[in-house]
Amino acid sequence: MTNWVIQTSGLTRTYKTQIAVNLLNLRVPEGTIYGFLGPNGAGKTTTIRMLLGLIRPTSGDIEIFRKSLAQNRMSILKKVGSLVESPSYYGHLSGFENLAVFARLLDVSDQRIREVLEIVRLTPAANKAVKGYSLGMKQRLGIASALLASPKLLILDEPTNGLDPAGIHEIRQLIIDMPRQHGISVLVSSHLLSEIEQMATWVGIINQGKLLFQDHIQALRQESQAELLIDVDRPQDALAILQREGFEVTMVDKSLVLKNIEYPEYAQVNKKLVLADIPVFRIREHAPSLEDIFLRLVGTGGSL
Ligand SMILES: Nc1ncnc2c1ncn2[C@@H]1O[C@H](COP(=O)(O)OP(=O)(O)OP(=O)(O)O)[C@@H](O)[C@H]1O
Repeated sequence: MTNWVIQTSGLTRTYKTQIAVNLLNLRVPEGTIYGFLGPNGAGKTTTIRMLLGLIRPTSGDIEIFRKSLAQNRMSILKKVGSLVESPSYYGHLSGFENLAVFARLLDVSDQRIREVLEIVRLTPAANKAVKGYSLGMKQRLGIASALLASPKLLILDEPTNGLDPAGIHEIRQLIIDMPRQHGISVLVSSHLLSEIEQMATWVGIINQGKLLFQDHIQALRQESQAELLIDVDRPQDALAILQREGFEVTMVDKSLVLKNIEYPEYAQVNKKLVLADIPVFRIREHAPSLEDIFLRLVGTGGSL
């Protein structure tokens, strides 16, 4: 049986007349990196704020670590680390000193500060003033701060927003290491499919407040079957022949496009055309990219 670290049932949040989050049934399995993907305004931040107890759901339930958040708020949130907005720091204090401020509140030792600085690879900059940190370093300090209390679950809202490619790479590596090296499950939101594709093992796609897809990332790839594209001499004749044979075929730019076709049928299609004396120039398979699938799921209105 799967152990869900987050399980929501009918989670809904409305703002006046607008439904920001609509009957969401999130399932985040333990030990995974769950990519929470959706275009701007889809409802990711609103969902995350509800998961962290920062705003109340209009209706629906949230269970974290198999306990009701409404009834066990403090004990649950103690074991959840988060990075929701770009954190603010004391610029004149060092990274270590900034973490020490939080550490005092959380009753966490200096040793733990050193550990989390090591995890986010900030040990060499630990004693430098934060005002001299790059945006990427500040974001890593934010993750260090989220890790201080040794959480079992990390919730990160668009942690790579605004970072340069090197900064994005560093954050991504950090996230990838979380379940394996530190036993921490991660929910990370993004509007970038490429981001999620590179780090998530599970994915939930949200658009206009609704969850459109939720499964293993491999299942997303299998969502859509490959099409077969065939270039022939006399495409009109070839189209008529294949339609007569019962194939689901259309013509696009003089290429024949066959849908819902199984791999063993590829050879049959070729044989039919050759026997009808139609020269076949090229047969190729086109598997839709994750981007194609994503756009199909969210419709043309969703930008990546
Ligand atoms: N405090 C609020 N008052 C009114 N409407 C809000 C409020 N917060 C969010 N919304 C609306 O709810 C919808 C979902 O917003 P949300 O910020 O959750 O989306 P998001 O997926 O996180 O997008 P983004 O990546 O742009 O932050 C949006 O249409 C937004 O305008």
